[in-house]
Amino acid sequence: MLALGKLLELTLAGREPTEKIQLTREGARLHWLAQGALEVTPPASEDCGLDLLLSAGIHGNETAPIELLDRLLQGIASGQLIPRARILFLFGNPEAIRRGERYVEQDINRLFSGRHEQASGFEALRANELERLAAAFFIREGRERLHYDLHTAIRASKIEQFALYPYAEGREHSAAQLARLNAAGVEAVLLQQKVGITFSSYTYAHLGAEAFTLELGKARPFGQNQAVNLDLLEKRLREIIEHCEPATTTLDGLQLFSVAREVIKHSDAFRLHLPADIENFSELPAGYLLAEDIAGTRWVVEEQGARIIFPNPKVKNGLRAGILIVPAQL
Ligand SMILES: O=C(O)CCC(=O)N[C@@H](CCC(=O)O)C(=O)O
Ligand SMILES: [Zn+2]
Repeated sequence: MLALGKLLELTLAGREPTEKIQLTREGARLHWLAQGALEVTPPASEDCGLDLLLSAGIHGNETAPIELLDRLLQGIASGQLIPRARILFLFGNPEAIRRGERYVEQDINRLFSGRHEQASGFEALRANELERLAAAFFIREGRERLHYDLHTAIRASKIEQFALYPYAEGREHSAAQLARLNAAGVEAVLLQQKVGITFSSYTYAHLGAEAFTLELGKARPFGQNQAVNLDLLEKRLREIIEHCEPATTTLDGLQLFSVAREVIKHSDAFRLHLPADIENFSELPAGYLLAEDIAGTRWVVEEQGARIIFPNPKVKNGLRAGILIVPAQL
């Protein structure tokens, strides 16, 4: 296998490769661009016209998706997987990955779409670098642009694998993309209603990519991801990479939700009235007092069929401490 196939090993060791460009026997070019960043270019005659950005490790403790990207890249570097798309592999927060922590100083996934300019520290610099790498990758006109930002969640979930589909004014969510996710084992999609500050929101709203955050199970350390079954997703990604994806249009079984409200923590007085072990997608009855904050602020559930995802009272002030969602249709 080509040495650049070991991007994860290099990233964990904080090392730069001596050779930054290598060619597979089949003529695909692997180019190490920066720490945790590697671009794959198929021979021009094989190129199917897709630019595919695959990122993981935006949160350093979410290891199952990092292992998945490692397998895909090693497959390419060993000639077992023949790329027919341009691919950018990104391991988002190398220092947090090395420490096995969600983040070190700041959550990188709250620093996109310019937010890094109002922040300091290495995670702000890294968010800027990731934006620059993604923008340079998606510079070519007339090609399909697709970004999957792979995550695992802090808590267990009633729906194990789901996607968050960003929002941009004037753009419609794509049924074809939802069908592709359905075939990849994604069980539910949350349609965002406003522009966000996450990595997938940035590539969707600013770079014109179809982009998704994929939540794939519960976060566990490296080597302990047996309970996270990524078989269907991995199969689909291999097919996308090799341009041999079976046609599919069915949305059967795919559950759709939209964001009713983001619960923002404003102060240290914030209190979330949920059990510590509550699962994502738990239903909350109308009238339920979900949270309280400074100056008598109260979050009371008003929506019928409301559910909660990502409840987290420990986030920094000003950030999202949960999302209230409701069933939706395209
Ligand atoms: O489990 C949790 O509470 C958070 C899991 C996670 O990291 N989710 C992403 C979602 C990104 C998005 O909204 O597209 C995040 O919070 O950054
Ligand atoms: Zn995450």
